[in-house]
Amino acid sequence: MKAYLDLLEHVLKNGVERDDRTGVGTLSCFGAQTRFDLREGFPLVTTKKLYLRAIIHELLWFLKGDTNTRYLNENRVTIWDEWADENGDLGRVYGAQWTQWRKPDGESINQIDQVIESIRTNPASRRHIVSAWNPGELDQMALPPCHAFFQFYVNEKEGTLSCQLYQRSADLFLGVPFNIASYALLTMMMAQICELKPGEFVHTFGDLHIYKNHLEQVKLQLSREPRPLPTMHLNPERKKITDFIYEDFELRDYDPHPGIKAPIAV
Ligand SMILES: Nc1nc(=O)c2c([nH]1)NC[C@@H]1CN(c3ccc(C(=O)N[C@@H](CCC(=O)O)C(=O)O)cc3)CN21
Ligand SMILES: O=c1ccn([C@H]2C[C@H](O)[C@@H](COP(=O)(O)O)O2)c(=O)[nH]1
Repeated sequence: MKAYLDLLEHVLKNGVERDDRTGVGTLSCFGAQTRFDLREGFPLVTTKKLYLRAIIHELLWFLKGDTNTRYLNENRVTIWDEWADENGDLGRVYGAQWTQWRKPDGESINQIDQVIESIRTNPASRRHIVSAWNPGELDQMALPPCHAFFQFYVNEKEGTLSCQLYQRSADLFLGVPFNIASYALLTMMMAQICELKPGEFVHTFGDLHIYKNHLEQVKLQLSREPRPLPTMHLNPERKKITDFIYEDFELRDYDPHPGIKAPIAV
């Protein structure tokens, strides 16, 4: 995960001080890109301990089209609690846009099913896209999508599936390690469903920032040596994207440095 540490260094060195919506303040850069070759291991940060449990449950929750924190809380995942209303609702966030994008005629589109179909039937297409950024519904979301738009790419010679994400706003210390692992998992799941092998995850950033109250944590993390990447193994029996359950994911050989606590900017 040297690529991740390089991003931290890049923002520390080149970031400009900016006030932001949360009032915390950031060091920020506009525009950056990293690539993770999923054949080289599973891109889970090793210089602090990450809880994959929350990441897996959040991804399954998106794919179910769920936008209420009940499922997450039942599985002891609290990462969305600060943004939910008293009933646990988050409004028309990721799950709603991915699986029930509303059309003017009252019908809705399951973008995930559509993209699986287009990957299978027209692999060379340049339109394998899922967008969570729905300008017509931003005012109904607890938080406008940060990981906003992604595209798949089939390399037919290699038989691989790659994914590129555009993340408009990125909390580099707390959010980004989650986002990398989440999209790496999604790419692996999609590859299995489409009978391809995972290729690369390309992560493109808009406003890439380190919150000012994360600077000590970032320096501690940069003082640590990255360790070999773990590997991820999915239950090969699953043939539909919504069939996956938590127990289908097995992480092997993860040997991280200790966790580093940091406050989340709300
Ligand atoms: N400022 C901010 N950053 C984010 O990354 C973020 C938001 N807001 N709002 C919406 C979601 C919620 N996300 C979150 C929320 C909390 C953690 C967090 O506290 N992570 C801790 C441990 C969490 C746990 O295991 O329960 C960590 O050390 O990674 C991470 C991502 C990502 N998103
Ligand atoms: O998956 C996520 C979700 C959120 N974030 C971060 C990025 C920003 O720090 C905040 C969102 O604030 P905005 O003012 O809406 O940009 O949450 C993330 O990194 N990853």
